[in-house]
Amino acid sequence: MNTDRAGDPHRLGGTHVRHLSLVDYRSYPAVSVDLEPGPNVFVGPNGQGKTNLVEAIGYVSTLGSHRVATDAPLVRAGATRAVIRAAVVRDARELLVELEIVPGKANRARLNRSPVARPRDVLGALRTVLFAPEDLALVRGDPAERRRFIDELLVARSPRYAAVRADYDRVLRQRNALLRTAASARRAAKGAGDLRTLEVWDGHLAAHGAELLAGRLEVLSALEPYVAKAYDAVSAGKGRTRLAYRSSTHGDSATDLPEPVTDRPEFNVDVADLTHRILESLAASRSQEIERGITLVGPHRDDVVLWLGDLPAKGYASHGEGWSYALALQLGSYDLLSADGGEPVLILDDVFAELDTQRRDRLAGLVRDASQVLVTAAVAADVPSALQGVRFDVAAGEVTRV
Ligand SMILES: Nc1ncnc2c1ncn2[C@@H]1O[C@H](COP(=O)(O)OP(=O)(O)OP(=O)(O)O)[C@@H](O)[C@H]1O
Repeated sequence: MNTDRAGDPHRLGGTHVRHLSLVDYRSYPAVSVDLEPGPNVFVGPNGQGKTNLVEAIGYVSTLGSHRVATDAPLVRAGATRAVIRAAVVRDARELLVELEIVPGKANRARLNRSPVARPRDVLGALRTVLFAPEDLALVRGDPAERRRFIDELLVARSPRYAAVRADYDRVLRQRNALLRTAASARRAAKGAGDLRTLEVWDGHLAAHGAELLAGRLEVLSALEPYVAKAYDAVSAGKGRTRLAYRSSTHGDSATDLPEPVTDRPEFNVDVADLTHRILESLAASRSQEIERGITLVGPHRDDVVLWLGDLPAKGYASHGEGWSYALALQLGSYDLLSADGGEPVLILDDVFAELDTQRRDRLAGLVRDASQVLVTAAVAADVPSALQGVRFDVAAGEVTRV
């Protein structure tokens, strides 16, 4: 991450957001901010709208928020739609991304003022890595948190996986609806209904599921060495991390990852093989699925096991270790995306108050040369001097460059 052309907007592969404007987004009726390459620090008392700004930038990159699962809270109370506009500079070329968020309806998107067919067509225009207190849930929370993390990284690396995920989710919903019908038919003692349609959906679920699974396995094995290196740097050599994938198609055992793809070009996750395995597992759990009216097998039931030494981090890691692990996952993602070509924008939301001085300084040392780092903090003194770049005060809905 350390280069001697920090913040150089013309650095090859470097990305920065040059301008952000919001209309009716969260607490902002309207706001416009010009940003700079290198560190940008947003400072202000609690609840003034610092996180809202960086959350909007994250939304441009993932079409989701790191804080909420639905879009409704993103629209200012009383308004019907929110608009985010971001001018993104990559390799010295500028791209304007515009998003209109209308809860309950399909969002609309434009790239360089031309409407795109689907909002997900803007994925890839801006890549970000965001680290926030919520990330502790990556280590301590439910499997859904880790699935979201790995899927977002997968889509950031290869935007075509947004369509794979959407297809998988659609098939899963349809198959669950069918299983629910079968379950209630069985309860009403009418048999399980016609199961031939279910077999058709098994095929679709296995095909999309295998593609998603293959993508996840590849991205996890590519990520693993970067996370190990980042954990080492953040914790000053106090622990060894390992990532494992726990698949619902493997019974309960966590599957060790293959060697990193980057180091083993011959490594190839075989989609046909994974499809076959999902189909077999679906067949094995069929009667249970019909009884419960829900799909019990597939990537939506999987997990990523984060090992620290010989113990899983979940349930065992200390608070500080959990923080370091969450940070290492995000810094590892940053390094992986950078190694792919095209440094993402790094967002550090409210994290310095949570870290001790040593970890703060180590983190600052690791990221200070990134193309663009956006930092939010309630107290300016919490931000290490290495990251004191351009400073903005955020108060009462105004963002003022100092
Ligand atoms: N949809 C919405 N409509 C109106 N106001 C909202 C909406 N969503 C959030 N807010 C307001 O935005 C403010 C929170 O902003 P934000 O999370 O950016 O604060 P912050 O400056 O990062 O604070 P902290 O330092 O506490 O993290 C709160 O006052 C909240 O009430």
